[in-house]
Amino acid sequence: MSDLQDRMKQAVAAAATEQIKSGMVVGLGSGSTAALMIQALGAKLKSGELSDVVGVTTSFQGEVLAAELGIPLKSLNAIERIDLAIDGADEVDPAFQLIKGGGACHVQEKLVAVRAERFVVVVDSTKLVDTLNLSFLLPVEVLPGAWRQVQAQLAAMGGDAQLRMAVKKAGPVVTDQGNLVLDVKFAAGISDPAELEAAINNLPGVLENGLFVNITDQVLVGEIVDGEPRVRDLVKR
Ligand SMILES: O=C[C@H](O)[C@H](O)[C@H](O)COP(=O)(O)O
Repeated sequence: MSDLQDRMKQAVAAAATEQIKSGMVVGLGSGSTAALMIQALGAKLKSGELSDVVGVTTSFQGEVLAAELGIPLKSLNAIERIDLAIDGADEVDPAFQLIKGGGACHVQEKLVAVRAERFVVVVDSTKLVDTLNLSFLLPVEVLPGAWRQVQAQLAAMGGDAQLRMAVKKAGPVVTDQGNLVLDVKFAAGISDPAELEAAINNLPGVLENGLFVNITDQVLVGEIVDGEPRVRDLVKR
């Protein structure tokens, strides 16, 4: 990550953390931007600026980080509500539709996002796009025994799907749920995210895909203006 991108992420994570109030149940997203938000929350709880906040994590990554910072955690099954969820994204279009799952965490992230009273997305300006999937591949979590079948069915829908391979391990990326990930490219991009989200999730063997449609309430964008980080509250179109 470049220093500039890091500064944009820091700024937007700090701005989102301002929305967390004492007593809230907060969905804690995954990825590098959400991790900065979790760190900022941990610091506020440690200093006493916030109290009685309960976190609901969306990945093994978030669970380990929150535990290290002493943030009290509960599972989805143990809470009555989520007041606010804050998470990063890989692409954001003008209608606030998203691609997520670059870190293979989109299954738990979507569960938490749809449950939250308010879902706030934190991104740096490199994530804003006009059309989804022209530059970032769409992640689809599949049962290990079904990946070739789903790959063929996605091909029939016009998607080029490749099994995501691990970097420091021989073999595929295995998700927190023990499944595999197909990264899919539709040559013309995604023109109807709602239709595609439902069509992919309707394929047997698919657990969830990374399209987040009509879930997002607010997008905070970190950008650099005159050499300084600034946060923009994106206007939905
Ligand atoms: O699976 C990962 C998540 O969807 C992340 O929120 C997403 O990939 C963005 O991550 P980052 O903030 O590191 O770019």
